[in-house]
Amino acid sequence: MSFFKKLKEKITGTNETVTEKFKDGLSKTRNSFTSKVNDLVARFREVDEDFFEELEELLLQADVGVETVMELVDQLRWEVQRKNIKNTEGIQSVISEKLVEIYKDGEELDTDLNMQDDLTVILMVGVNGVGKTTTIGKLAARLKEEGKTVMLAAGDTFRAGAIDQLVVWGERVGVEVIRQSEGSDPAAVMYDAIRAAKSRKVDVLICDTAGRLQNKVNLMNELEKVHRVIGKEIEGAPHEVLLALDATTGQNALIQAQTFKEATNVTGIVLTKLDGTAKGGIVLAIRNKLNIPVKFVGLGEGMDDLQPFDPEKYVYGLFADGLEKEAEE
Ligand SMILES: Nc1nc2c(ncn2[C@@H]2O[C@H](COP(=O)(O)OP(=O)(O)OP(=O)(O)O)[C@@H](O)[C@H]2O)c(=O)[nH]1
Repeated sequence: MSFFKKLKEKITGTNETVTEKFKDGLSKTRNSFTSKVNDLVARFREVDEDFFEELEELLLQADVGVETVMELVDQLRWEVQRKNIKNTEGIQSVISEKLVEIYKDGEELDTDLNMQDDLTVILMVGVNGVGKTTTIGKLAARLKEEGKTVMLAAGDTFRAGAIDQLVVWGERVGVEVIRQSEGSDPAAVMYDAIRAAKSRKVDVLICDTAGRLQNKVNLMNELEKVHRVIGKEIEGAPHEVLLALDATTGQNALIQAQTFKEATNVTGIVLTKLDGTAKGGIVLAIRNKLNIPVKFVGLGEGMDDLQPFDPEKYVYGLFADGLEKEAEE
């Protein structure tokens, strides 16, 4: 059975709304990358070295990243040889299988949030404008919907308007926001917030942080201080440090990730605005280069457009048209 058929079977019966969100959210990448792959397949007919070279180029354009592309195409070469595949018909299914495999390859990455029995503290980090505040709002809404009580800490006391923006989200979602005035010490906000979260017995506290990245030493010092204050109040906290990255910034997102990884113990990535890019291959580059799980992806601006990352639904989103066609046959 082809991988397309297996994937279709696997996805059928899971939450259809979520599957559709991946499909819609990845339409830009699908229309660009996948349609070019289809053209390539139509043009070549035979799988040969020129075909692989052009495929490599397309994967690079989709921001999959050089090393990942090399690995992927090598595996494809091997698979084509092993299965004695001569013509390009059906090759999309093999490509999609390798994409899932390459994501899942190596150390298994836990995409679930590290939830505690009592208070779970999530620290949200990332540079300005990547969609950090929006992500906090969406995540709060999601957790609340799961029946958890949530509180937010307005730890970005540096950027004008950041506190108000978080307060607006708090009102929209219906969760309390702990804040101090602009310019106050973020560590003091965290201290207050933890005290409040403990006394109100909330399940999850999500802490915003400043997103300035003017130099690594400052960033490191600030995050270290916030970390220390939180850890002193609750052993083992923060339980998650989620880094928000903007998918539309491509390879630049990888550079940001590297800097944050050196500054703090990032436990997961939230890749925002995946719907806004034709280069959705960045997910694979992140996986391979950083070895940090992509825990959530932003697939639109709506409250319910933040979804846990699922490699199978992602690949379905990339190849939906061809896959549906094959599944019908
Ligand atoms: N299409 C789309 N837009 C998004 C997504 N996530 C965030 N945005 C938009 O990106 C813009 C910036 O988001 P903000 O949350 O304000 O950015 P920010 O990172 O909080 O900025 P700072 O508070 O300075 O860190 C907003 O217009 C959001 O609606 C997404 O997944 N898809």
